[in-house]
Amino acid sequence: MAPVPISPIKVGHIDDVQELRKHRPTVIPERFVRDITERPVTACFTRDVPVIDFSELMKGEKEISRLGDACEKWGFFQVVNHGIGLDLLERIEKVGMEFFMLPLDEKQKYAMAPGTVQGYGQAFVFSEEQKLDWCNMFALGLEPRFIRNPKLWPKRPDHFSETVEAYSAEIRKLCENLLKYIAMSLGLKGSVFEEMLESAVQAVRMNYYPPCPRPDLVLGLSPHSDGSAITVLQQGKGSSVGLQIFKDDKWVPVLPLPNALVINIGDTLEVLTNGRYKSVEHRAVTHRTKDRLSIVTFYAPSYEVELGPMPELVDEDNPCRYKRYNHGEYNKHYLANKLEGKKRLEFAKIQSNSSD
Ligand SMILES: O=C(O)CCC(=O)C(=O)O
Ligand SMILES: [Fe+2]
Repeated sequence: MAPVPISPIKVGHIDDVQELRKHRPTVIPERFVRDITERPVTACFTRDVPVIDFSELMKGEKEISRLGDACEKWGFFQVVNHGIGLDLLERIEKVGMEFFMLPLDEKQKYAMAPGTVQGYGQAFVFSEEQKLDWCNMFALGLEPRFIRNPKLWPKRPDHFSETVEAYSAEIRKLCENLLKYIAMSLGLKGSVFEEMLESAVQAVRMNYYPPCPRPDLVLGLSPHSDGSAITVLQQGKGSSVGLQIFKDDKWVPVLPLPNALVINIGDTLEVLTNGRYKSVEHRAVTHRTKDRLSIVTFYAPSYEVELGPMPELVDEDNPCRYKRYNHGEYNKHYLANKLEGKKRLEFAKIQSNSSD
C-alpha cells in the first residue's frame, strides 16, 4: 500500500485509515494503539483560546496589545474578520474533502515517498516501530516556486489546483500582515520579520481524520510544535472538535468558531523573539462517529536565511536562549525526525539551567 521506497527508510506496512474504516470498521491495528501515557483522556479542560479581530488591528494599539498577549500567554489564537472571502474558505474545504473521498488508487497517484512531506499519505514516519496517526494527509509545497513538485498536483477533483492557488495567495497576505502586527506588538518595526524571512516558504497540508471506533486509544496527529514562523489552520465546517493545545500542563480543545482561522506561533518565531513568543505543543484527537478536515498553511523563512534571536530582544534579564543557524539546516532536521512534542527545537537551544 505504501509507495515503493526510494530511500533506505523502512516504514513497514502503513494502513490507509480511510480504507481500514471502510473494510474493517471495528479494527484498530496495533500500530495505531498508543501507549497508555499518550492516550487522550476524555475529560476536557475548556478554556477560551483568545480571539483577535483582524479589522481592529489596523486601527491601532488596543488590539495589537491583545495580539501580543495572545502570542505571549497562549501561542495560539483565532482570528476573525480576517478579510478572506467565506466562499473561498468553503471552496477549499470542498475540494479538500472531495480529494480525500476519491478512490485510493487515484489518491496514490500522488503518493508521499517515505521520508518526504509532499503528496498523499502519512508524513513523519521513519521506522516500523513508530506509532501511526489516525489520519490521511495531503501536502503541497507552494512558494517559492522551486519547491513545487508538479507531479503531485492532483488532476481530480475539478478546480483543485486553482482553488489551492487562490486560497494560498490570500493566506500569504494574511501571514504577512499578521507578522507585521506581531512585530509591532513587540515594539519593533512592522517589516522586521518579513525582511528576515526573505522570500518566505509556504506549504499547505490537508489533514483528514476519519471517525475512529476507539478514539480513546489513538491520536489523529501526534503532539508537536510547528517549525514555521506562523501557521494558519482552518477547521472544516461540521468537523468534529479535534485540535488540542498543551496549556498549563493540560490538553485544551480549540473549539471552532464559525469562519475564524486558527493561528499559532511556530518554532522560528520562538527563536527570533528569544522565547518571548513560544511555539506551543498541539495534537489532534479523533471522534467515534464524526470525521474531521483541517487545512493548514505553514509560513516559514527562506532556506538560505541565517536566524537567531533578534538583538532587540536580548538583554541582561533575557540572555540569548537560542543559537544562530541556517533555516535550511533546521528544516532538514525538522523533517528528518518524528513528531514528538517540542523536541526538535532542542536543535536551536543554548543549554542553560533555566526551566524553559
Ligand atoms: O488538524 C489539526 O487540527 C492539527 C494539524 C496540525 O497541527 C498540523 O498539521 O501541523
Ligand atoms: Fe501543527
